[in-house]
Order: sequence, then C-alpha cells, then structure tokens
Amino acid sequence: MRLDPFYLIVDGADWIERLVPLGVRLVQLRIKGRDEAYLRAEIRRARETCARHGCRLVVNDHWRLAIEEGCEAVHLGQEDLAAADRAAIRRAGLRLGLSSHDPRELEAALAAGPDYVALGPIYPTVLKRMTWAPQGLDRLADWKRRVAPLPLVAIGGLTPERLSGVFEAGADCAAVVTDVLRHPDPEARTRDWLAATTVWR
Ligand SMILES: Cc1ncc(COP(=O)(O)OP(=O)(O)O)c(N)n1
Ligand SMILES: Cc1nc(C(=O)O)sc1CCOP(=O)(O)O
Ligand SMILES: [Mg+2]
Repeated sequence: MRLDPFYLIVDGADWIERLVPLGVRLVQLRIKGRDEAYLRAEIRRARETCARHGCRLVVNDHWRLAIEEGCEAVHLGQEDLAAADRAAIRRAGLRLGLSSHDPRELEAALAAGPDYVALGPIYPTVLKRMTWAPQGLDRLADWKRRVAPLPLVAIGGLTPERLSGVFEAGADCAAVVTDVLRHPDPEARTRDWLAATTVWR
C-alpha cells in the first residue's frame, strides 16, 4: 500500500468537505462518542466526498460500519484490534492500519498483517491523554527498520516545521489533527501541509 505523505485526521464529514477538495489524498474520519446512525451518516458523506475527489478514506475504530458502507480502509488501535473480527475485515477487502506505541504493540501489530503501522506520539500531543512519553525521532528510525517494507506513519504533535526530521528518520507518512483543525485558517494550513510534503510525495 502506498500512502500519501500527508495524512489528515478529522472528526467530521464537514471537515472532509472543506479540506479534501484542496488536494488532500489521504484522510481519516475519527469520530468519538456518537451513536451508530450519526456515524453511519458521517461515514457515508465522507466516502462520497472522498470518492469525488480521489482521496483515500480511512475510518477510525468503526470497522463494522466501514464494511457495511463499502469503505476502503480502517485504522485500529491495539484494543480495537483485539475486539475486531480480522477475518471479516479481510473478507471485505478493507485495508488495515494499526497503531503501535511500544515494542510489544509493534509485535502484535505486525502479527496481524496490517497494510501500514503507525507510531506515536512522536512529539507531545494535546489531542488526547497518552500514557506513552513522546517517542522521538530515534525511535521512529528504529521502527522503520522493523516495519519496512510496510509503510510507517508518524503521528503526534506534528507540524510542517517538524516534517523534515520525521521523514528523514524514516516515516513514509505524517498524520495530523491539531495543527490543521485548530489553526485559525485550516484551509491555509492544509495548503502549507500539502506544500511541505510535496518533496516526499
Ligand atoms: C494514523 C493513526 N495512528 C494512530 C491512531 C490512534 O489510534 P488509537 O490508538 O486507536 O486511538 P484513537 O485514535 O482511536 O483514539 C490513529 N487514529 N491514526
Ligand atoms: C489520535 C492520536 N493517536 C496517537 C498515537 O500515538 O497513537 S497520537 C494522536 C493525536 C494526534 O493528534 P495531533 O496531531 O493533534 O497531535
Ligand atoms: Mg482507536
């Protein structure tokens, strides 16, 4: 699986309608704490928008809905993975991205046969409470050696200014939430990310 180097993560289909038309090629819909009807409607809208704009959509957590809505990819954390029906995910032809935060989780992720592996948080993140200290770039380089030839996604506290370090350490792709969604001008920041990742595309 070849990943675009810019992986935008958003919490609603409205964001996808705003930002994907700017040229985003890889987006994750990450919605927490909503009921199934809401999630299904959001996934459907996101899928339609992404299909129109040639953007790959990854659904976070909700693999059953992703299958039912004919999506292409899901991202699961370790607890999500333990509870998921991997055979059903594979039968549906879904691509699978997995989180990892330590060597034990990396081993479990690789054993599940993913299409990419994510490592985080590379830098401190304000998005969610994490029990792991920032991993840093040396850890990322170590992960690259263990994960290749699968693509490696870096996540956590990333900004355009931090991208060269992250890609030079071995990441194939950089995922972001806060730096774009909480920017005063998310459209302009999305363009900054697209420009900053051009050289890695
Ligand atoms: C690309 C990417 N990497 C890591 C995560 C985190 O997934 P998870 O550990 O399941 O945590 P939540 O995002 O569900 O809170 C991700 N979503 N995407
Ligand atoms: C959702 C998520 N998962 C992480 C992990 O390490 O698995 S770090 C993270 C937050 C990423 O958001 P931001 O770009 O705002 O720091
Ligand atoms: Mg999850």
